[in-house]
Amino acid sequence: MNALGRHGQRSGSSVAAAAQHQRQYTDNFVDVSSSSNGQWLQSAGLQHLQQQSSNTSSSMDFGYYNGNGAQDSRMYNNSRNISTQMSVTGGANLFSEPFSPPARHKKFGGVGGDDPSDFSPGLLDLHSHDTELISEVPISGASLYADPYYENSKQNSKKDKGSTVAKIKVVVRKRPLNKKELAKNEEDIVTTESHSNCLAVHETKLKVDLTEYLEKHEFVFDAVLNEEVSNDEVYHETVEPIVPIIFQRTKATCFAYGQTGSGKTFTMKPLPLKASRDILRLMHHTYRGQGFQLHFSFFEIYGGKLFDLLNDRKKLCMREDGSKQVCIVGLQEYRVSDVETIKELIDRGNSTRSTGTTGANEESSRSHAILQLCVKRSVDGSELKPAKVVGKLSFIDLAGSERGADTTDNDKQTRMEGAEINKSLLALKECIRALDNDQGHIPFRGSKLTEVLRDSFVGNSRTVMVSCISPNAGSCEHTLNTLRYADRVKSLSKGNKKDAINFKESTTQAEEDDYDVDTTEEFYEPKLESRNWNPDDDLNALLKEEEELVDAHRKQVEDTMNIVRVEMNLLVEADKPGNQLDDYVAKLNTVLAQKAAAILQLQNRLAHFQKRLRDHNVLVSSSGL
Ligand SMILES: Nc1ncnc2c1ncn2[C@@H]1O[C@H](COP(=O)(O)OP(=O)(O)OP(=O)(O)O)[C@@H](O)[C@H]1O
Repeated sequence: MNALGRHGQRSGSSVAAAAQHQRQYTDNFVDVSSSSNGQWLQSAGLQHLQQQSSNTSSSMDFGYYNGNGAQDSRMYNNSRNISTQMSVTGGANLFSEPFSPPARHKKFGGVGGDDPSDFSPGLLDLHSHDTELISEVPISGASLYADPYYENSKQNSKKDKGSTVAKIKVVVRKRPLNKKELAKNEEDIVTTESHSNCLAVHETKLKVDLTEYLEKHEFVFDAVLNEEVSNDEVYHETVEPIVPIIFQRTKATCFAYGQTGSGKTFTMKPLPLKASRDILRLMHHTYRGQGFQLHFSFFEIYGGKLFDLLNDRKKLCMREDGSKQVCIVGLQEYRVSDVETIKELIDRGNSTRSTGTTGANEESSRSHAILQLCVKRSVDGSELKPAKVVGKLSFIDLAGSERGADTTDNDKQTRMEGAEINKSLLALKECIRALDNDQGHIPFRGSKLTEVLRDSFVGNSRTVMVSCISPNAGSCEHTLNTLRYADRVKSLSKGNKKDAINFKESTTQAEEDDYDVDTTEEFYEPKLESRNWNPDDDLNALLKEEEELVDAHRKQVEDTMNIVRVEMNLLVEADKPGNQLDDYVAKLNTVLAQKAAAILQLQNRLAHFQKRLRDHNVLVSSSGL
């Protein structure tokens, strides 16, 4: 299972409570009080819900917040019946999960002040207009950093930090060696220099004479977090700086990328809660009484289809409205006002995610899960008009990056899943690169994942990618793959615009629908130069390459056999009194070792080639070509 997943299993009672709550919320909390929602319900033949909802008391809000500032510590209880939660509690600091940074957090213990009745029921995000960002609405309280938390924050000490938050930030996190790796005496092959954001992977390679040597691969990223860095520091480095600008009409995306077991779950899981806490803090302090609302949704993309993780895996549809805004029809969105409720929603969503077994992982996430925290605001700062989106923070829990490659023992379905995952990882990377170059065209149609995230890619957006890596020698290849992916995402930020220019030249608005991906290459680079990608062309190139490799292999084997034949005769000659037999044997050993190494290298290349061929076949079958 992936980020946000494995650790969030619910107890039976809490599942029941959640289910009960969900039902109640679905039945009662659909916000149809607004005229526009009412219109939609009428057009959908659901006018009865309008009446039902208008009878709903706002005190039955999904979330709640302490009105008097008193903090009810440790109220969270798995068996709590949420449907009866009409009482109010302090919404913060209720989990065993340590919040970051605890010292600063204390300052705001028991904050509140907003009357619970400020929060009316949640709503279904069914409106295309709902996905549009609110137009500029003056925010009283002036500076986002008027909140002492942000004033004191190391990350946000500068004025108007929003403009200084990088558009794309690539962070690498290395996990420590685990027990299994330590028991096997595996070496830690990754060295880090956090102060200079440098990282090196020391790969063991074989020379032709079979002696080992180390190849050093060096990388520089926006931040390098070593095995000693805590989750609090990860949050501090990644999402925390983005939170304030969500209130400034910004959409941001944070995702972790890496092989199975590299620490994606460990890294991602705490982030939404920490971000929620900070968003709520801003809402209840800096922007108190200004009509801001926080909305929560959680869905997954599996096999190119969308499922609501908070509504019995209901299949969802994605639509575009006239102004090209993405709208996920039927996605249940919950209005929340405390982190405790958000935690319960996360747990509930995680318990419904798709997992399965692959060659790489017994309990593997086969889907991308998308958790969204959406800040909305009524245009006039009141509850009278429907709220519009101010900003959005999306956390994406990507399926492991190796799923597509480790397909050897997998069935057709798993291989198709792998192809879909690779396609979306490539498309995600291309969108991020295009974004970073302010390209007019963002290739969001490359996959369902990027289509869904389209509105997070346009306009004022921020992206944080956390590349998770394992330090052990056995993971070297995957670690290098992850770092190269991260490097490709970041490369254009360092001024290397060449690829982007080529890409722009090859793709025009009219070509949007022709965006092709070629997942046959190791890092699944797109075939940018060829609009009319033909799988047969690639197959022919691959087959030619295979033929050359097989020929080279055959030649090496024949050469070796000849040498052995000749040397055997010499040996027979040498094996006579007075001759230097040892010299002959040593010479022969050297020659044979060289030949063996050459054959080994060819075999490795053949194996690698076969992997590419498999990926190609999977891609072709999944693309229906
Ligand atoms: N930085 C870290 N410090 C300590 N332990 C870690 C760290 N990162 C990961 N771990 C541990 O390593 C194990 C694997 O991590 P995790 O489950 O997060 O990997 P993953 O990348 O999400 O894997 P999958 O894709 O299979 O879900 C877990 O037991 C986790 O607690």
